[in-house]
Amino acid sequence: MQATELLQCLPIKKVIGQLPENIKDIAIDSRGVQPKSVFVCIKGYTVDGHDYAQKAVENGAIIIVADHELDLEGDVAQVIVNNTSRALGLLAAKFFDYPSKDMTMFGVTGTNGKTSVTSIIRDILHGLGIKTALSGTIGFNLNGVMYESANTTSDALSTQQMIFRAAAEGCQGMIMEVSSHGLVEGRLAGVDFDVAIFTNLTHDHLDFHGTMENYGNAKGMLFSQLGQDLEKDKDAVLNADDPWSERYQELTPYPIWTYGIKNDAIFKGVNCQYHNHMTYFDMETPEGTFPIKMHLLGEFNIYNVLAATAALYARGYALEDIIEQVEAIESVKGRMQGIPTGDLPISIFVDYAHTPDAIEKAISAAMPYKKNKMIFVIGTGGNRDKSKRPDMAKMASLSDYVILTTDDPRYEEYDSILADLEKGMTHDHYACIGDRAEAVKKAVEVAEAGDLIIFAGKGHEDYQIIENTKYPHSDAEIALEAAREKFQSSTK
Ligand SMILES: CC(=O)N[C@H]1[C@@H](OP(=O)(O)OP(=O)(O)OC[C@H]2O[C@@H](n3ccc(=O)[nH]c3=O)[C@H](O)[C@@H]2O)O[C@H](CO)[C@@H](O)[C@@H]1O[C@H](C)C(=O)N[C@@H](C)C(=O)N[C@H](CCC(=O)O)C(=O)O
Ligand SMILES: Nc1ncnc2c1ncn2[C@@H]1O[C@H](COP(=O)(O)OP(=O)(O)OP(=O)(O)O)[C@@H](O)[C@H]1O
Repeated sequence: MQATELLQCLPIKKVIGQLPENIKDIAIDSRGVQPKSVFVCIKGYTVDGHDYAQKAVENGAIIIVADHELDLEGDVAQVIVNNTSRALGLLAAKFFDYPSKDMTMFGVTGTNGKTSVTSIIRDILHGLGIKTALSGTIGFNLNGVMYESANTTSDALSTQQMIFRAAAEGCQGMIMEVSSHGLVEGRLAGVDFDVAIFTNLTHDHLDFHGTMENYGNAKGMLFSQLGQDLEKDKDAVLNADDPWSERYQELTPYPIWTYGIKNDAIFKGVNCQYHNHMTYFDMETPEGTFPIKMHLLGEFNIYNVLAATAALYARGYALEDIIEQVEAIESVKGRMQGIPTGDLPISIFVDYAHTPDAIEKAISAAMPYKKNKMIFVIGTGGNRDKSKRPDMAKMASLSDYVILTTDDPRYEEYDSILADLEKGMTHDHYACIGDRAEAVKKAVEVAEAGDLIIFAGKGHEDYQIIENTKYPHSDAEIALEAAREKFQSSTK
């Protein structure tokens, strides 16, 4: 691509040196720079991409985009801008020729439920034969092939690359999990969303946002970024039972589709019942009431299904088709997922709850299946939002026996994490075990026939991060092995 054509999209303060005629790639990591690239220097919290500009030049960068003049050796031009993160979004979208504009783009934001709603929408569309890509916490799913991604919402360059690949592989749409970090850091710059969906807003990530007000405003950016061009067919889907929805509806001029269970809503779940490991409810819609029988468990999944249904209905899909696909969905990976236990006398669920609200929802989702004790294993991440820890344990106390542990302790001591959690316990039936594998074994040790164990926090993840190393870890595998040993040897 011609360098001058690419750079037209930027408000440039100064160009130092002679711009090359053509460039072949854009990079933000000096270690992956290809010859003839533009390297954009991004400031992190711990390291600064400006410090790697010289390395990028040595690896082939011919233009450096920076926020101040750098002392560089080699045949390279410098483009000085005010804000390199914003510049990256603009450059990446232009370089890939705005790939989102020809696809139906769904963005899902909220504290809990993003992975679930995106996955439900993808499964419905897949069932209807519509090629759709998905990006989020679990990875980048392109036509059934899962590629790893480091973040819920990837950096602006990877985001545009993914959308470009999805378009190139014939996807008609893409569903993206939109994190508040991603919105604040401009990772979604240049993504032309058609549908913005809000799940809920509860306590999380206050280490990053500081206050709930800032956190809520960050999520609102998804709605304001839908734009103002009313010739475009765009939709906002809001949770009528969450007070933040009133604020978000003021941020967009596009049609608002509401869903909920408690308050008045266009898509409303009523007569909700939970038995035989199935969820039953009636869905009130603009076209009448439909009875639903689905494998997804818990009230929170009724919300997630209502959100997905409202979004797809808004895009013109028939309710009968949507509902047929919803009823066929078995589970969302790692979200209140029942683990087959064969003839073992206990039930095991794996869940991703790591906020107070999600823990409460996970426990209430499992309540109808509790025959005896409910044992809840909950850990929290090290070096992340500490203020939510006591509230997480308080919610976990809704179960009969709690095991407090860690979930990616990173560089933080086990004792510091456990002490914060312990402050919130409201009863004495609990144990503190920092090593997660030992905590899982303890849950099985205290379990008796008829008990139900929920392992929360890890969900789909198959690792535990200690310092900066990922060690293989599976709650389900460890629990099943311990349970076989305990219950099968006792019946021999
Ligand atoms: C651990 C952490 O918080 N890291 C944040 C921090 O990064 P950092 O200081 O480590 O710096 P960096 O981004 O690795 O490096 C800065 C630049 O130097 C470059 N570099 C670096 C080294 C090198 O040798 N060469 C080189 O060029 C890097 O490629 C990058 O362009 O500063 C960056 C801001 O510019 C953040 O984007 C980054 O968030 C990372 C990606 C992260 O994982 N953050 C989490 C908190 C996050 O975003 N989570 C959300 C929410 C998920 C949820 O809802 O639960 C998500 O969307 O995933
Ligand atoms: N609509 C919802 N409301 C409240 N809790 C929910 C909802 N959907 C899922 N949960 C709970 O939150 C957990 C995480 O769900 P999910 O992964 O879908 O959310 P997420 O927003 O993608 O989370 P993260 O940002 O951490 O990746 C689930 O395991 C479940 O316990």
